[in-house]
Amino acid sequence: MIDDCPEPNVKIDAGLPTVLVAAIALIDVDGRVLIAQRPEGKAMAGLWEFPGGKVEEGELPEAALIRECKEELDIDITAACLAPFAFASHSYEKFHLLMPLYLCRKWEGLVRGMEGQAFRWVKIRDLGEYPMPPADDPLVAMLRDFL
Ligand SMILES: Nc1nc2c([nH]c(=O)n2[C@H]2C[C@H](O)[C@@H](COP(=O)(O)OP(=O)(O)OP(=O)(O)O)O2)c(=O)[nH]1
Ligand SMILES: [Mg+2]
Repeated sequence: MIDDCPEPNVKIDAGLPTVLVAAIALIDVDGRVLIAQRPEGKAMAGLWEFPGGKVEEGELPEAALIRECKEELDIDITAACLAPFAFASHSYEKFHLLMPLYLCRKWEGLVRGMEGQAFRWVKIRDLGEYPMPPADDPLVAMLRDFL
């Protein structure tokens, strides 16, 4: 019943620009997920996030993640190892975030915080101890159900 649906977080046609951000949940052999802390000087600094970033004009989300994983974490991934999992659709004050989240269990290299950001490998049940942007709440819930 539509009456049972919670209020949407967005007024339809709110006039906000939609920003496409690709995010990745890297999962290690122990089933832990990588999260990184947003560095000082960026919006939502200090919050923990799935690595990733804005998809550039003319870029595919998968290509954006390959690029961001190299830039932010110094690891190599391939599009073949990216499994589409879920997406976030969330209105912030200044833009609407559309953020596909991909799962990836295979990469080359050792994760390093290339922008000086902290990162952690976290058991999914412990993710709640790390404050994340509000857009991520449904994604964390879905990961918890899935992993
Ligand atoms: N990467 C990532 N971004 C998220 C998550 N949740 C969430 O609301 N965001 C928002 C925060 C930012 O407004 C936007 C991502 O932008 P960003 O600043 O990381 O973009 P970027 O890596 O391309 O960095 P920049 O070059 O623009 O500085 O998406 C998340 O889990 N991961
Ligand atoms: Mg980023």
